[in-house]
Amino acid sequence: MSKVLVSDSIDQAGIDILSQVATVDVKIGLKPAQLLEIIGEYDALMIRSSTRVTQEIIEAGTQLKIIGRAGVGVDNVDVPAATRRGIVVVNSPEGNTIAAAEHALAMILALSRHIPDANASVKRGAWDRNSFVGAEVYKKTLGVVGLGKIGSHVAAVAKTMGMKLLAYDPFISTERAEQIGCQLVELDLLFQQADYITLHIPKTPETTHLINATTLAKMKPTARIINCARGGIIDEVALAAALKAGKIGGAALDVFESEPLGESELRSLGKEVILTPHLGASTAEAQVNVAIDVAEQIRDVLLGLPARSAVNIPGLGPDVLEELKPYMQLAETLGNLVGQLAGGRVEVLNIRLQGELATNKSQPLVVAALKGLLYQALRERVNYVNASIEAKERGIRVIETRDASIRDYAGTLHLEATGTLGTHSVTGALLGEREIHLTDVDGFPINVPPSKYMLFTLHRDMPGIIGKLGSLLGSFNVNIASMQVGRKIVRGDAVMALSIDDPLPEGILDEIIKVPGIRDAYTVTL
Ligand SMILES: NC(=O)C1=CN([C@@H]2O[C@H](COP(=O)(O)OP(=O)(O)OC[C@H]3O[C@@H](n4cnc5c(N)ncnc54)[C@H](O)[C@@H]3O)[C@@H](O)[C@H]2O)C=CC1
Ligand SMILES: O=C(O)CCC(=O)C(=O)O
Repeated sequence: MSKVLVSDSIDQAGIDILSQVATVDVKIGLKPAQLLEIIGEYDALMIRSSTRVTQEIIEAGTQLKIIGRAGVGVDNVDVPAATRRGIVVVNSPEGNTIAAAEHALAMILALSRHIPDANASVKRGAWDRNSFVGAEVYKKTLGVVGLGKIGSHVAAVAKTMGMKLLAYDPFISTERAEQIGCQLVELDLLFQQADYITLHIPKTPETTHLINATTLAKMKPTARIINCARGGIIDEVALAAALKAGKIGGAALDVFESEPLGESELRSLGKEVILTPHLGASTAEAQVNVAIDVAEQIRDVLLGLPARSAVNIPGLGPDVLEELKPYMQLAETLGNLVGQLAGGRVEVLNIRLQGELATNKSQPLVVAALKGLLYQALRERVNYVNASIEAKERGIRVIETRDASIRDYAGTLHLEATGTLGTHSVTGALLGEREIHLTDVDGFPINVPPSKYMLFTLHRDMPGIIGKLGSLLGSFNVNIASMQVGRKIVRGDAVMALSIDDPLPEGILDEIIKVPGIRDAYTVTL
């Protein structure tokens, strides 16, 4: 019989499901060294947010087939390490949506009416009605940062309380935002106009310290900020300083840069600050939902069935995966690339499957392309199971065409993304059995393997331009690994594709565009 380790507190409903197919050991509060010592015995690990599943734990888990996170965020699991070991990582993308949204709404009202401090004062024996005069949310402006599952529900409820809604989410269509009653705006405008700012975004390199001294300075001195998403999106030192200086009105935080929260200035602040110990998902209902959702997936995987919410590649059936894997990597890379070239919000994705890819079996390639396209928005939370649904929810129209005729390669994939900032296209193929090559960018023929950091330019094909760009990059200490120019006619327009060793330093794109003859430049990280 399989063995499952449950190392965080999980609702009994989940344990009952696991017990149908496995011996279940519940061991809560294990130290990392203790987990490391015993993990080798287990086929599955079920966790919430307290257990950190590091690469070391994954490597010691020689029998592990699946790690189940009873919740949304998988940032406490080293997903790439699990993927490399072929371990499925599953989560419960929707089980605690309502709980987290309601916690954010409770924070908005509690902050406005000083509920925690007023309650504490009555319990101390006082009857002080003057210190706790609050503010109404009716007709106030709520700025929702991240209009996904939780953000949308917060917005919908806030609407019914008579709040005016602004939202910032670069990956959501205007139509989708309007359906929820939100006006999509740029982040700066949201910061300037909102009375309440609520964060519902993942923590990514782009969102880390999104709220910092500079952005706090843009807010109204009465603005109240709520974070029930992830610690680290707010710079807590800057927030405490802004609150102390009266530069913003208040803050309610459920999540922290380091959990449990240690020494912090935030603890010393008064009724303008509410702190809760990561309780967003802590409702009886959500805990039953996530426990059942994840336990069912662990049960299925232990029985050899696919998981419905796998966040990494082994969630696909092994046969399909083996056959299509190289082409799926091609599709995902092209999706990621065209998404970054298009920038902004993509509204239409045209996918052309050519040659041997033009079969019904290649449907997973469309999903892989969408997964790549949505990676900038959702990071590791977009997977092969949810990519199509996520694209649909973002209002992205997907148009597929299949053309069985064989051109230069046995099979090519062409993606064209049209968004708020224009249209871009990329084509790619496999060289040999698995080497990915870009064969066309924006209609210009090239032949380069993609690399982690790339720079693309659109320029006039004229003498000296390559040298000027090379010198400019050199002056910023950027090392070029390879470079190729694609053109259709001599001295017409051309595209240059450069592989560079490191990310492009900030500000250099503006300099590149100033080089005479260069019309546009794009940097991408794959
Ligand atoms: N406090 C708690 O106990 C809980 C916290 N969470 C956290 O709440 C957050 C939101 O979760 P969901 O709504 O389920 O996720 P979701 O994936 O449905 O929505 C996230 C939204 O953020 C948007 N986004 C991504 N990058 C962005 C950026 N740079 N700027 C603006 N928008 C951006 C995406 O387009 C997406 O619409 C996650 O961080 C999750 O881990 C979730 C459940 C419980
Ligand atoms: O398990 C918990 O209580 C944390 C929930 C959470 O943060 C999530 O699901 O992302």
